[in-house]
Amino acid sequence: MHEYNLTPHSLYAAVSVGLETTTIISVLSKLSKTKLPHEIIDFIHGSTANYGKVKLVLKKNQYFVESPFPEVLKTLLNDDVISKARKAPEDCLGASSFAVSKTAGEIASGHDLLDGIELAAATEDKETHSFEIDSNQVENVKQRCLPNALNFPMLEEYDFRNDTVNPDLDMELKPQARPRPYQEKSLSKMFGNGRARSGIIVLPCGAGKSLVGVSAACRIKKSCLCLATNAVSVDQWAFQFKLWSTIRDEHISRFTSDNKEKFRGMAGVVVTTYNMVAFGGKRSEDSEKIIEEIRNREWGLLLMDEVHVVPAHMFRKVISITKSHCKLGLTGPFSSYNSLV
Ligand SMILES: Nc1ncnc2c1ncn2[C@@H]1O[C@H](COP(=O)(O)OP(=O)(O)OP(=O)(O)O)[C@@H](O)[C@H]1O
Repeated sequence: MHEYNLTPHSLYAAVSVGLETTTIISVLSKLSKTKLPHEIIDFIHGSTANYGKVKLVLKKNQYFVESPFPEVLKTLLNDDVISKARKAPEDCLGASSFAVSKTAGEIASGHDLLDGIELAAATEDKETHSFEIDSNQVENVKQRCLPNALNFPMLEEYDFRNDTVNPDLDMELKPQARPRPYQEKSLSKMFGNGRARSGIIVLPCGAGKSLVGVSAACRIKKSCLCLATNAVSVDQWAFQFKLWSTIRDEHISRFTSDNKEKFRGMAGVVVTTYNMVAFGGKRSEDSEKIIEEIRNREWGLLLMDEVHVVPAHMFRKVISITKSHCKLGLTGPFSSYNSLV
Protein backbone atom coordinates (compact mmCIF):
# COMPACT_ATOMS: atom_id res chain seq x y z
CA MET A 1 0.00 0.00 0.00
CA HIS A 2 1.37 3.43 -0.96
CA GLU A 3 0.51 6.50 1.02
CA TYR A 4 0.97 9.98 -0.46
CA ASN A 5 0.93 13.16 1.50
CA LEU A 6 -0.68 16.21 -0.09
CA THR A 7 1.23 19.24 1.20
CA PRO A 8 1.61 22.86 0.06
CA HIS A 9 5.14 21.88 -1.00
CA SER A 10 4.08 18.88 -3.07
CA LEU A 11 1.41 20.99 -4.76
CA TYR A 12 3.93 23.76 -5.43
CA ALA A 13 6.26 21.15 -6.97
CA ALA A 14 3.38 19.99 -9.18
CA VAL A 15 2.46 23.48 -10.46
CA SER A 16 6.08 24.40 -10.94
CA VAL A 17 6.46 21.59 -13.50
CA GLY A 18 3.39 22.83 -15.36
CA LEU A 19 0.45 20.96 -13.81
CA GLU A 20 -2.54 23.22 -13.46
CA THR A 21 -4.92 23.48 -10.51
CA THR A 22 -7.86 22.15 -12.52
CA THR A 23 -5.83 19.19 -13.78
CA ILE A 24 -4.70 18.25 -10.27
CA ILE A 25 -8.30 18.34 -9.00
CA SER A 26 -9.79 16.48 -11.94
CA VAL A 27 -7.16 13.69 -11.86
CA LEU A 28 -7.60 13.28 -8.11
CA SER A 29 -11.41 13.16 -8.52
CA LYS A 30 -11.06 10.56 -11.24
CA LEU A 31 -8.80 8.34 -9.16
CA SER A 32 -10.68 8.80 -5.91
CA LYS A 33 -13.09 6.08 -4.81
CA THR A 34 -15.22 8.61 -3.01
CA LYS A 35 -16.21 12.16 -3.86
CA LEU A 36 -13.32 14.54 -3.25
CA PRO A 37 -14.06 16.48 -0.01
CA HIS A 38 -14.51 20.24 -0.34
CA GLU A 39 -11.70 20.81 2.15
CA ILE A 40 -9.25 19.08 -0.17
CA ILE A 41 -10.40 21.09 -3.18
CA ASP A 42 -10.09 24.34 -1.21
CA PHE A 43 -6.68 23.26 0.05
CA ILE A 44 -5.46 22.64 -3.52
CA HIS A 45 -6.83 25.98 -4.68
CA GLY A 46 -5.30 27.76 -1.68
CA SER A 47 -1.90 26.11 -2.15
CA THR A 48 -1.61 26.85 -5.85
CA ALA A 49 -3.34 30.24 -6.16
CA ASN A 50 -0.26 32.33 -5.46
CA TYR A 51 2.03 30.53 -7.85
CA GLY A 52 3.04 32.79 -10.73
CA LYS A 53 2.21 36.05 -9.00
CA VAL A 54 5.82 36.83 -8.18
CA LYS A 55 8.78 36.46 -10.46
CA LEU A 56 12.54 36.63 -9.91
CA VAL A 57 14.17 38.38 -12.85
CA LEU A 58 17.77 39.13 -13.76
CA LYS A 59 18.34 42.33 -15.72
CA LYS A 60 21.68 43.96 -16.41
CA ASN A 61 23.30 41.90 -13.70
CA GLN A 62 20.80 42.95 -11.05
CA TYR A 63 18.07 40.83 -9.49
CA PHE A 64 14.50 42.11 -9.27
CA VAL A 65 11.38 40.79 -7.61
CA GLU A 66 8.56 41.49 -10.08
CA SER A 67 4.81 41.26 -9.91
CA PRO A 68 1.82 42.77 -11.69
CA PHE A 69 0.31 43.15 -8.21
CA PRO A 70 1.90 45.94 -6.13
CA GLU A 71 -0.03 44.81 -3.04
CA VAL A 72 1.72 41.44 -3.26
CA LEU A 73 5.11 43.20 -3.28
CA LYS A 74 4.01 45.21 -0.25
CA THR A 75 3.10 41.97 1.55
CA LEU A 76 6.55 40.59 0.75
CA LEU A 77 8.23 43.73 2.01
CA ASN A 78 6.49 43.40 5.34
CA ASP A 79 8.80 40.49 5.88
CA ASP A 80 12.04 41.37 7.67
CA VAL A 81 14.35 39.25 5.54
CA ILE A 82 12.94 40.58 2.28
CA SER A 83 12.82 44.21 3.34
CA LYS A 84 16.47 43.99 4.45
CA ALA A 85 17.39 42.34 1.15
CA ARG A 86 15.82 45.17 -0.81
CA LYS A 87 18.26 47.60 -2.37
CA ALA A 88 17.36 51.21 -1.72
CA PRO A 89 15.36 52.59 -4.65
CA GLU A 90 17.31 55.14 -6.68
CA ASP A 91 14.43 57.56 -7.00
CA CYS A 92 13.30 59.73 -4.13
CA LEU A 93 9.79 58.32 -3.90
CA GLY A 94 10.66 56.30 -0.82
CA ALA A 95 10.51 52.68 0.21
CA SER A 96 6.83 52.24 -0.62
CA SER A 97 7.34 52.96 -4.33
CA PHE A 98 8.12 50.36 -6.96
CA ALA A 99 9.70 50.62 -10.35
CA VAL A 100 6.98 50.21 -12.96
CA SER A 101 7.60 48.78 -16.39
CA LYS A 102 5.13 48.31 -19.19
CA THR A 103 6.43 45.14 -20.68
CA ALA A 104 5.57 42.17 -18.57
CA GLY A 105 1.87 41.51 -18.46
CA GLU A 106 3.00 38.15 -19.80
CA ILE A 107 3.70 36.91 -16.28
CA ALA A 108 0.32 35.23 -16.24
CA SER A 109 0.35 33.76 -19.71
CA GLY A 110 0.33 29.99 -19.85
CA HIS A 111 -1.03 29.73 -16.30
CA ASP A 112 -4.64 29.49 -15.40
CA LEU A 113 -3.56 29.86 -11.82
CA LEU A 114 -4.57 33.46 -11.32
CA ASP A 115 -8.28 33.99 -11.09
CA GLY A 116 -10.06 35.58 -14.05
CA ILE A 117 -10.29 39.15 -12.78
CA GLU A 118 -6.68 39.27 -11.61
CA LEU A 119 -5.53 37.77 -14.87
CA ALA A 120 -7.47 40.25 -16.95
CA ALA A 121 -6.11 43.14 -14.90
CA ALA A 122 -2.56 41.88 -15.15
CA THR A 123 -2.61 41.38 -18.88
CA GLU A 124 -4.65 44.46 -19.69
CA ASP A 125 -2.42 46.88 -17.80
CA LYS A 126 0.76 45.18 -18.91
CA GLU A 127 2.31 46.90 -15.99
CA THR A 128 4.84 45.22 -13.81
CA HIS A 129 6.00 46.48 -10.47
CA SER A 130 9.39 45.54 -9.14
CA PHE A 131 12.06 46.20 -6.57
CA GLU A 132 15.71 45.28 -6.64
CA ILE A 133 17.28 42.87 -4.16
CA ASP A 134 20.85 42.28 -3.09
CA SER A 135 22.29 39.40 -5.13
CA ASN A 136 23.78 37.90 -1.94
CA GLN A 137 20.27 37.60 -0.53
CA VAL A 138 18.58 35.93 -3.50
CA GLU A 139 18.47 32.48 -1.92
CA ASN A 140 17.17 33.86 1.41
CA VAL A 141 14.43 35.81 -0.36
CA LYS A 142 13.45 32.71 -2.33
CA GLN A 143 13.24 30.72 0.90
CA ARG A 144 10.97 33.32 2.49
CA CYS A 145 8.61 33.10 -0.46
CA LEU A 146 8.14 29.32 -0.20
CA PRO A 147 4.81 27.76 0.85
CA ASN A 148 5.95 27.15 4.43
CA ALA A 149 6.62 30.89 4.86
CA LEU A 150 4.94 33.73 2.93
CA ASN A 151 3.55 31.38 0.28
CA PHE A 152 4.26 33.41 -2.84
CA PRO A 153 6.66 30.95 -4.50
CA MET A 154 8.81 32.81 -6.99
CA LEU A 155 8.63 31.84 -10.61
CA GLU A 156 12.05 31.60 -12.21
CA GLU A 157 11.63 31.16 -15.91
CA TYR A 158 14.00 32.29 -18.61
CA ASP A 159 12.45 33.48 -21.84
CA PHE A 160 15.68 32.74 -23.69
CA ARG A 161 14.23 33.02 -27.18
CA ASN A 162 13.34 36.63 -26.53
CA ASP A 163 16.58 37.53 -24.79
CA THR A 164 18.14 40.02 -27.16
CA VAL A 165 20.55 41.39 -24.59
CA ASN A 166 22.81 38.36 -24.17
CA PRO A 167 24.61 37.05 -27.27
CA ASP A 168 23.63 33.69 -28.75
CA LEU A 169 26.00 30.75 -28.70
CA ASP A 170 26.28 28.75 -31.90
CA MET A 171 25.81 25.26 -30.47
CA GLU A 172 23.52 22.40 -31.55
CA LEU A 173 23.19 18.79 -30.47
CA LYS A 174 24.99 16.53 -32.95
CA PRO A 175 22.66 14.26 -34.97
CA GLN A 176 24.05 11.16 -33.21
CA ALA A 177 23.05 12.58 -29.82
CA ARG A 178 19.63 11.09 -29.29
CA PRO A 179 18.34 11.61 -25.77
CA ARG A 180 16.60 8.51 -24.40
CA PRO A 181 12.88 8.77 -23.54
CA TYR A 182 13.54 9.41 -19.81
CA GLN A 183 16.16 12.05 -20.68
CA GLU A 184 13.69 13.67 -23.07
CA LYS A 185 11.02 13.57 -20.36
CA SER A 186 13.15 15.45 -17.87
CA LEU A 187 14.02 18.04 -20.54
CA SER A 188 10.38 18.47 -21.49
CA LYS A 189 9.57 19.30 -17.85
CA MET A 190 12.27 21.92 -17.89
CA PHE A 191 11.23 23.47 -21.20
CA GLY A 192 7.50 22.71 -20.90
CA ASN A 193 6.20 26.15 -21.89
CA GLY A 194 8.96 27.23 -24.25
CA ARG A 195 10.93 28.88 -21.48
CA ALA A 196 13.66 27.41 -19.31
CA ARG A 197 12.56 26.67 -15.76
CA SER A 198 15.13 26.46 -13.01
CA GLY A 199 15.16 23.26 -11.01
CA ILE A 200 16.82 19.97 -10.25
CA ILE A 201 16.81 16.88 -12.46
CA VAL A 202 17.29 13.64 -10.56
CA LEU A 203 18.50 10.65 -12.57
CA PRO A 204 20.11 7.38 -11.42
CA CYS A 205 23.90 6.99 -11.69
CA GLY A 206 25.03 6.27 -15.21
CA ALA A 207 21.65 7.27 -16.68
CA GLY A 208 23.29 10.03 -18.72
CA LYS A 209 23.01 13.28 -16.82
CA SER A 210 25.73 14.81 -19.00
CA LEU A 211 23.66 14.49 -22.17
CA VAL A 212 20.71 16.06 -20.35
CA GLY A 213 22.89 19.00 -19.26
CA VAL A 214 24.44 19.45 -22.70
CA SER A 215 20.99 19.23 -24.35
CA ALA A 216 19.65 21.93 -22.01
CA ALA A 217 22.59 24.19 -22.88
CA CYS A 218 22.04 23.54 -26.60
CA ARG A 219 18.38 24.55 -26.34
CA ILE A 220 19.10 27.78 -24.48
CA LYS A 221 22.07 28.66 -26.74
CA LYS A 222 23.48 31.32 -24.44
CA SER A 223 26.63 31.37 -22.34
CA CYS A 224 26.68 28.45 -19.93
CA LEU A 225 28.63 28.08 -16.71
CA CYS A 226 29.03 24.43 -15.76
CA LEU A 227 30.10 23.65 -12.20
CA ALA A 228 31.56 20.28 -11.27
CA THR A 229 32.89 18.93 -8.00
CA ASN A 230 36.53 18.35 -9.06
CA ALA A 231 39.07 18.85 -11.84
CA VAL A 232 38.58 15.34 -13.28
CA SER A 233 34.88 16.03 -13.61
CA VAL A 234 35.66 19.34 -15.30
CA ASP A 235 37.62 17.47 -17.99
CA GLN A 236 34.77 14.97 -18.36
CA TRP A 237 32.19 17.72 -18.78
CA ALA A 238 34.31 19.55 -21.36
CA PHE A 239 34.67 16.22 -23.18
CA GLN A 240 30.90 15.58 -23.03
CA PHE A 241 30.14 19.04 -24.46
CA LYS A 242 32.44 18.32 -27.41
CA LEU A 243 31.12 14.77 -27.77
CA TRP A 244 27.42 15.64 -27.94
CA SER A 245 27.34 19.18 -29.29
CA THR A 246 28.73 21.14 -32.20
CA ILE A 247 30.40 23.70 -29.92
CA ARG A 248 33.61 25.04 -31.42
CA ASP A 249 36.82 24.51 -29.42
CA GLU A 250 37.40 28.21 -29.00
CA HIS A 251 33.97 28.61 -27.38
CA ILE A 252 34.56 26.19 -24.53
CA SER A 253 37.08 26.61 -21.76
CA ARG A 254 38.10 24.94 -18.55
CA PHE A 255 38.96 26.89 -15.44
CA THR A 256 40.83 24.80 -12.86
CA SER A 257 44.09 25.33 -11.00
CA ASP A 258 45.90 23.52 -13.86
CA ASN A 259 43.89 24.82 -16.81
CA LYS A 260 43.07 28.47 -17.06
CA GLU A 261 41.66 28.66 -20.54
CA LYS A 262 39.84 31.65 -21.94
CA PHE A 263 37.05 31.43 -24.45
CA ARG A 264 37.03 33.74 -27.41
CA GLY A 265 33.92 35.29 -28.82
CA MET A 266 30.89 36.88 -27.28
CA ALA A 267 29.39 33.75 -25.74
CA GLY A 268 30.75 30.42 -24.56
CA VAL A 269 30.75 27.53 -22.13
CA VAL A 270 33.00 27.66 -19.08
CA VAL A 271 33.50 24.48 -17.09
CA THR A 272 34.94 24.89 -13.62
CA THR A 273 34.56 23.66 -10.04
CA TYR A 274 32.43 24.96 -7.18
CA ASN A 275 35.68 25.54 -5.28
CA MET A 276 37.25 27.69 -7.99
CA VAL A 277 34.23 29.99 -7.98
CA ALA A 278 33.65 30.08 -4.22
CA PHE A 279 37.33 30.41 -3.22
CA GLY A 280 37.73 33.47 -1.02
CA GLY A 281 41.57 33.69 -0.75
CA LYS A 282 44.17 35.39 -2.90
CA ARG A 283 44.20 34.34 -6.54
CA SER A 284 46.83 34.51 -9.25
CA GLU A 285 46.51 37.34 -11.76
CA ASP A 286 45.23 34.94 -14.46
CA SER A 287 42.60 33.45 -12.15
CA GLU A 288 41.51 36.87 -11.00
CA LYS A 289 40.83 37.91 -14.60
CA ILE A 290 38.79 34.79 -15.33
CA ILE A 291 36.79 35.04 -12.12
CA GLU A 292 36.04 38.67 -12.92
CA GLU A 293 34.73 37.57 -16.29
CA ILE A 294 32.58 34.92 -14.57
CA ARG A 295 31.21 37.46 -12.10
CA ASN A 296 30.43 40.10 -14.71
CA ARG A 297 28.76 37.93 -17.29
CA GLU A 298 25.03 37.21 -17.40
CA TRP A 299 24.88 33.44 -17.81
CA GLY A 300 21.97 31.93 -19.70
CA LEU A 301 22.43 28.63 -17.89
CA LEU A 302 24.15 27.70 -14.66
CA LEU A 303 24.60 23.94 -14.86
CA MET A 304 25.40 22.40 -11.50
CA ASP A 305 26.59 18.82 -11.33
CA GLU A 306 26.15 16.62 -8.24
CA VAL A 307 24.21 19.31 -6.38
CA HIS A 308 23.42 16.93 -3.52
CA VAL A 309 27.04 16.88 -2.35
CA VAL A 310 27.55 20.63 -2.40
CA PRO A 311 27.34 22.14 1.10
CA ALA A 312 24.64 24.78 1.50
CA HIS A 313 27.04 27.64 2.28
CA MET A 314 29.07 26.94 -0.87
CA PHE A 315 25.91 26.61 -2.95
CA ARG A 316 24.70 30.00 -1.70
CA LYS A 317 28.08 31.53 -2.41
CA VAL A 318 28.26 30.39 -6.04
CA ILE A 319 24.66 31.41 -6.63
CA SER A 320 25.35 34.89 -5.30
CA ILE A 321 28.67 35.31 -7.17
CA THR A 322 27.33 34.20 -10.54
CA LYS A 323 24.35 35.82 -12.23
CA SER A 324 22.34 33.34 -14.21
CA HIS A 325 18.90 33.33 -15.80
CA CYS A 326 18.33 29.62 -15.40
CA LYS A 327 19.82 27.24 -12.85
CA LEU A 328 19.77 23.52 -13.51
CA GLY A 329 21.00 21.12 -10.84
CA LEU A 330 21.81 17.54 -11.79
CA THR A 331 21.95 14.80 -9.22
CA GLY A 332 21.54 11.10 -8.49
CA PRO A 333 18.69 9.92 -6.23
CA PHE A 334 19.00 11.29 -2.69
CA SER A 335 19.82 7.96 -1.06
CA SER A 336 21.60 9.62 1.85
CA TYR A 337 20.39 13.17 2.20
CA ASN A 338 23.08 15.73 2.83
CA SER A 339 21.62 17.71 5.68
CA LEU A 340 23.82 20.64 4.75
CA VAL A 341 22.19 21.19 1.39
N1 LIG B 1 21.09 8.97 -25.07
C1 LIG B 1 22.26 8.34 -25.01
N2 LIG B 1 22.70 7.66 -26.08
C2 LIG B 1 23.88 7.00 -26.04
N3 LIG B 1 24.72 6.99 -24.97
C3 LIG B 1 24.35 7.64 -23.87
C4 LIG B 1 23.09 8.37 -23.83
N4 LIG B 1 22.99 8.95 -22.62
C5 LIG B 1 24.10 8.61 -21.94
N5 LIG B 1 24.91 7.84 -22.67
C6 LIG B 1 26.21 7.26 -22.25
O1 LIG B 1 26.00 6.66 -20.97
C7 LIG B 1 27.19 6.82 -20.18
C8 LIG B 1 26.84 7.43 -18.84
O2 LIG B 1 26.50 8.80 -19.04
P1 LIG B 1 26.90 9.91 -17.97
O3 LIG B 1 28.35 9.82 -17.61
O4 LIG B 1 26.38 11.19 -18.43
O5 LIG B 1 26.05 9.39 -16.74
P2 LIG B 1 25.82 10.06 -15.35
O6 LIG B 1 24.38 10.01 -15.10
O7 LIG B 1 26.48 11.39 -15.30
O8 LIG B 1 26.61 9.05 -14.43
P3 LIG B 1 27.28 9.33 -13.00
O9 LIG B 1 26.15 9.39 -12.05
O10 LIG B 1 28.14 8.13 -12.85
O11 LIG B 1 28.04 10.62 -13.11
C9 LIG B 1 28.17 7.66 -20.98
O12 LIG B 1 29.09 6.81 -21.60
C10 LIG B 1 27.27 8.32 -22.02
O13 LIG B 1 27.99 8.59 -23.20
